[in-house]
Amino acid sequence: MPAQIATSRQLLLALLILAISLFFPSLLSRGASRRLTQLTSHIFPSPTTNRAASSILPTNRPLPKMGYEKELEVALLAVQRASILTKTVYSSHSKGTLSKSDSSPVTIGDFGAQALIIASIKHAFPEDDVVGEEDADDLRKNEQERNLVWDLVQAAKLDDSAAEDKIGGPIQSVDDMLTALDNGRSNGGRQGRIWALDPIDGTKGFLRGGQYAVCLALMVDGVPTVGVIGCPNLPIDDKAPLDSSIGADADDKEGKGVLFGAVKGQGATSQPLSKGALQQSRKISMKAVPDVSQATFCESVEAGHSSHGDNAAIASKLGITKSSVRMDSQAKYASIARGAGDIYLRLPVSKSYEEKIWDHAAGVVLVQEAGGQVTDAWGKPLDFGIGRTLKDNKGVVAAPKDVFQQVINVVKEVLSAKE
Ligand SMILES: Nc1ncnc2c1ncn2[C@@H]1O[C@H](COP(=O)(O)O)[C@@H](O)[C@H]1OP(=O)(O)O
Ligand SMILES: [Mg+2]
Repeated sequence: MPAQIATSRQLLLALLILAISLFFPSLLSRGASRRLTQLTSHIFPSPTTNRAASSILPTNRPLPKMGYEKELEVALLAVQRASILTKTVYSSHSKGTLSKSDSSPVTIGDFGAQALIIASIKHAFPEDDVVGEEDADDLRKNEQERNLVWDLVQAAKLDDSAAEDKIGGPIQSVDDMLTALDNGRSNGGRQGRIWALDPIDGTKGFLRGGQYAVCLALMVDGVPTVGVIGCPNLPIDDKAPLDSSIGADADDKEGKGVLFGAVKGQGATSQPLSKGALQQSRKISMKAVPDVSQATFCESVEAGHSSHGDNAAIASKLGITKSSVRMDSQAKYASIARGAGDIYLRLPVSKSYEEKIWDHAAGVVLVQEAGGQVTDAWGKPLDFGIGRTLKDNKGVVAAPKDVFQQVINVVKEVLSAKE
């Protein structure tokens, strides 16, 4: 009761000061103005204020519902269904490898997963655009490949029929499959709702038998807002230790397969990536890092994607003696978001390479919502609103907020020494 009286007094006082600030702004001292902000944020707490406080400390309270529920559910189900398809290809001997015009690897799994996910998005949100990594050009030319992908697409189903319905059920024809694939040709941009999709991120890891991820993010006016990542080869246990075997022993399927989700302002979660209905998700958060020298840092397996030498120099300047954990794909973002690792370093190798938005958008939401910060290697915010690539950025650094500045200072030192 006394608390209620105090709150109504505070409310009256806030309204009074608000009225003075509107009609006689010059009468309001800076102190009173600060008090007004404190009072209004206490009485009408903003989602961001709540998140900042809760993201570092895990809580068992359910996440508040504040919009994008349908987007998150559709994205989780779409990624879950596409992951069933990628697992089929992963288990096959040849893994259905094809070669793309830029000589990067692609598999029938990439095409099938993209078609399934875009069909799901277009069923639920027909007006939305999609920036997808693949298109249907190769499949239109090659009947044999097209048939292989079609067989995969028809076979990938969720066990839960209500869930299947939410994402539009099976794709009806080969033509619909090709149309879905081609619906990923959006050029991106600063306005509206645009999904960024990497059907198999870390294709090299996928082919090597390591980590890979099915990644989907919704960007709203250029801001990554919903992020979902399926990691079929990560341990379900969020607390499983992260060591160098993580990128190598993925053939052992016991206890593996995680589905991560996050919505801006609402936190991040994980749950098992099984075929059935979505399960009760667990809230995830980054680990506190009281001493950065004890941090675990992750980097690409491929030396061509991220400079192992620069990453090692940064780790050494931070006093980190543990060797890096190398793994492919956005499984790195997911792993630090759940506190299995701490820092993700992606120092550019080539000056000309432009990072693709589908390689980062989902991971960025996950890390931010788990209490972390992500920028490029110079500390610049990643700009997802200028097209299919992050052309105004170089490299990526992700770390818990508390140590972020310390890390980025050292990254800049190492980069500046090379200039
Ligand atoms: N030179 C490069 N620098 C950074 N990333 C690259 C480079 N070449 C390819 N990639 C992308 O890195 C991603 C995988 O990253 P990781 O090393 O973290 O697993 C892939 O999506 C791949 O894109 P692509 O699929 O076009 O080959
Ligand atoms: Mg990729």
